[in-house]
Amino acid sequence: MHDDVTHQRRPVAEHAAAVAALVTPALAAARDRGAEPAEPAEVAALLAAAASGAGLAPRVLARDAGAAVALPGFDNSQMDGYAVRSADLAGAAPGAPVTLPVGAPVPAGTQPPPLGPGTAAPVMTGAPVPAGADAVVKIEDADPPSFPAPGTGAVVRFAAPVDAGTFVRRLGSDVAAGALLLAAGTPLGGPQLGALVAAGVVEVQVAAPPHVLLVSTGSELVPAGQPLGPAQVHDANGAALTAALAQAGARVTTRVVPDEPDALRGVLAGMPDDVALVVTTGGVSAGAYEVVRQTLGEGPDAAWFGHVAVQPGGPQGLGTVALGADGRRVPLVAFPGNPVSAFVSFELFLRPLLAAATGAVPARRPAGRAPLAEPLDSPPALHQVRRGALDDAGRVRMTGGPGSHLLTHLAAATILVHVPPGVGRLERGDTVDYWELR
Ligand SMILES: Nc1nc2c(c(=O)[nH]1)N[C@H]1C(S)=C(S)[C@@H](COP(=O)(O)OP(=O)(O)OC[C@H]3O[C@@H](n4cnc5c(N)ncnc54)[C@H](O)[C@@H]3O)O[C@H]1N2
Ligand code: MOO
Repeated sequence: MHDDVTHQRRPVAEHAAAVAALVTPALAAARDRGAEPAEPAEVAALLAAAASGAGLAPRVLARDAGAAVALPGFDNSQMDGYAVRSADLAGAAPGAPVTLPVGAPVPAGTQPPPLGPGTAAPVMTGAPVPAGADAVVKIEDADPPSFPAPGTGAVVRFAAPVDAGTFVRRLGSDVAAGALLLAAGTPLGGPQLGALVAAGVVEVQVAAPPHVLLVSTGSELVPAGQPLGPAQVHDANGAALTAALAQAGARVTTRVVPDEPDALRGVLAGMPDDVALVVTTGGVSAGAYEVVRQTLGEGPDAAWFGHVAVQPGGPQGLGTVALGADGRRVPLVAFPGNPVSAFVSFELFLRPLLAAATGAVPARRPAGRAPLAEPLDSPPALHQVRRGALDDAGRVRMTGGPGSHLLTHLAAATILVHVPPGVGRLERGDTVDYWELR
């Protein structure tokens, strides 16, 4: 067994890099292998699911998407004003305005007739610029500076020349028909879906979400909703990490196994071959019934089990496990069982990698810095992650103590507060770094 529990604790950055080195290529390989195939997604269906309150599923494009139609689809006006031929206004000056008869107005959504020479046609923002016109003078710069009633035979005066192209949004100036609209790898958020709809794209190829096996270990665990016997606890980690993984763009299969190596082996052997990553909670520390460590920390392909210099989340495991009938090896990220430890471990080590692979937003938790509303103590050798919230004055307040069993205090938190190694105590007013959780 590779075991450095009794030796030095691995720095957080070093462990994060080790997890990234294992997990990121495996997620990419799963995609290349076709375990996460490109699958068609209707833009309208993505939007309908989001509108129904289900949220916008994190999806990245698996293939380039081209524009079905040009954007803009026709030359159109950037301003409410007069479409003119710039040549007609060439001699206009403040003391010698050019006077033109007003033609038929062009509302948005109508196709105007060509503009006759020596005419100015009222044109609204977004409406087609008539053929023959090559510029728009905004209404404020015309005399009079408001549109006449249609068909009244009015005239309009211009006291300045206008350059050809002024306030004309050219056909294809955003994207040409058939040109690359969004490149493979682009996460689909609001602006991207807007661009797809605008460019007439009905269906895109997206990467299927990575399939993650989440195993909660512990003979004391009872699945959600079932009655508790003596000394039993509900599987909180299964719930918290299923939600967290799903928000990070993964598809999740959950299992609860007792502290029996054969039970864990049976679950792993029964998995389909599209699983890209195994996450476990519990069974990694120094006790007598550490099923993850005992099962996966032995032999030639043993995973690393040790301590990271972080609290909570100290005991960690990392390696590969054999899955399914063919024994294909996939990354194993083993988190400690305490619910706050498991969640903080996920935030530190896994969420950034998954979000980068799936396009989940935010790719990184937004970070901030604020003064403490209260003093706090921290183990100087460790990076401590406390749970808190900002008060009305923008100061950081803890939502509970440092104990890694305090799940309701985590549930009340809106920020994770970082106290770096080397710091034993911070006073009220000292500033701390935090990550926003929501
Ligand atoms: N002698 C030592 N004991 C412990 C050490 C140590 O270094 N030496 N480390 C402590 C720390 S820190 C942590 S964190 C835990 C990690 O232990 P395990 O990963 O082996 O987790 P378990 O022992 O299986 O469980 C710990 C705790 O969490 C509860 N739990 C586990 N899974 C779930 C779940 N899915 N839902 C809800 N609650 C869960 C479990 O009942 C225990 O209370 O070890 C310390 N001990
Ligand atoms: O590392 Mo444990 O995660 O402190 O409770």
